[in-house]
Parts: sequence; C-alpha cells; structure tokens
Amino acid sequence: MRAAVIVFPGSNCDRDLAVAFRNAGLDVTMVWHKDTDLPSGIDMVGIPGGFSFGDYLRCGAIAANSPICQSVKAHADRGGYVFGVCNGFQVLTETKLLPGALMRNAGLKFVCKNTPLKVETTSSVFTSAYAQGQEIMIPIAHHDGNYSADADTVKLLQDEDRIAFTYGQNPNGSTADIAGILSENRRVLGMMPHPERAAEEAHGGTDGARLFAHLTEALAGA
Ligand SMILES: NC(=O)CC[C@H](N)C(=O)O
Repeated sequence: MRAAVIVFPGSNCDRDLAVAFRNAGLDVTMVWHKDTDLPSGIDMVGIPGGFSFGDYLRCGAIAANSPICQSVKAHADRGGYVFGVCNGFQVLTETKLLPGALMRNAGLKFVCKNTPLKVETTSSVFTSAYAQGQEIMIPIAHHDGNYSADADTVKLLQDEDRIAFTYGQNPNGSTADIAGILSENRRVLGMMPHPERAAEEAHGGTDGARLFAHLTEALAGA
C-alpha cells in the first residue's frame, strides 16, 4: 500500500505523518506542493499539519491552490483515500473536498493541549479499529480549529453518520463539538486533533495509533 504525504512551505507535521504511515506498514513518498502529479499507484494521500504559507489569507487557502491539489482532488474523485490533519483539514475544506470551514478559535488564542475525543463512528477505514463511543486522548495545536457549517450541513453530516470525532470538552467553539468529519464516500477524513502525535509510547500516549493500525489491511480490502 502506498501513501503520499504532501509538503507545503510551512508544513511542520509532514515527517510525523510519514512516520505514522510507515509504522503502519505503508510505503510513503513525500510530494512537494509544486508537483502536478501524484506518484503512480498511490492509495492514500496525507495532508499534514502546520502553517502552510504562514497561514496567510486563511489557514490552508493558499495551499489549496497549489498545483498538487488538483491531483489530490482527482485522486479523491476517483475514490482514493485522503487524510488531512489540522492544517490538512483546513486544506480539505478550502479545496471543498469536505464541507464547512475552520474559523478562528472562539477564545481567539492558540490552543495546544491533550484533549479528550469521542469516536462517533467506526464506519470508515480510519476509525474501524476503535470502539463506537470510545473516549481517546489526542493532542490539539491550532488557532483556527472552530469548525463551522450551516445547520443543513451539520444535519446532513449527522444523518449520514459522517462525524468521525467530537470533542469531550469543546476547546475552540466548534459547531456540535465536531473535531473531524468524513466525506460522503467515507474515504476522506479531516480532523483538527493530531493522532500522529499520540502514536508511540514516547509521545506520552498511543490513542492515535489505532487510526493508522489497520490502514494497510483496510486499504488492501478496499
Ligand atoms: N497544527 C496545525 O496544523 C495548525 C494549523 C493552523 N496553522 C492553525 O493554527 O490553526
């Protein structure tokens, strides 16, 4: 199984995401944002956290217009898997691969801490290794993590079981405590918390590891 991790100027979690993918058995290629094509045979695209283009304009807005994002969209349109973490989630909303927007945190401050999450659905390759309703601890680190969407969109996400994770203690004002959502075909996941930063004992927690643990098996069966 092959993964590409996209690197933008200002990405700072690209190596962490690559390590988490590699530890899960994926063969990872780093791809610079100016490339126009993904390497052939890619099953999973990872869009990492960080401060792409210095968060100018809106977080993720400039990255979403990078040449590689056309190929990422084509990959998703073909039914390929995409995983966006934090700034990656912001890029996914800016490319419209996921609905809604990530606005400034309600408290107007950067929030960096371990935070409890609830697994809302196990029906995706990313969440199938968790138990329904399981509480996990995953770090957050963002100033624009306030997930916002209109009432119809939130109802659609709820009705289609597309809310992947919610916050136990909402740290940023997100609508309906939403921390991560899935695309309609359940193959694109965007989430503000960083599971790749809670994937090894040395990280101080391993609750994020399960998100990666079964990817190879799941992708093989996909
Ligand atoms: N850790 C991150 O990816 C941060 C994303 C973005 N720069 C923000 O602060 O909201």
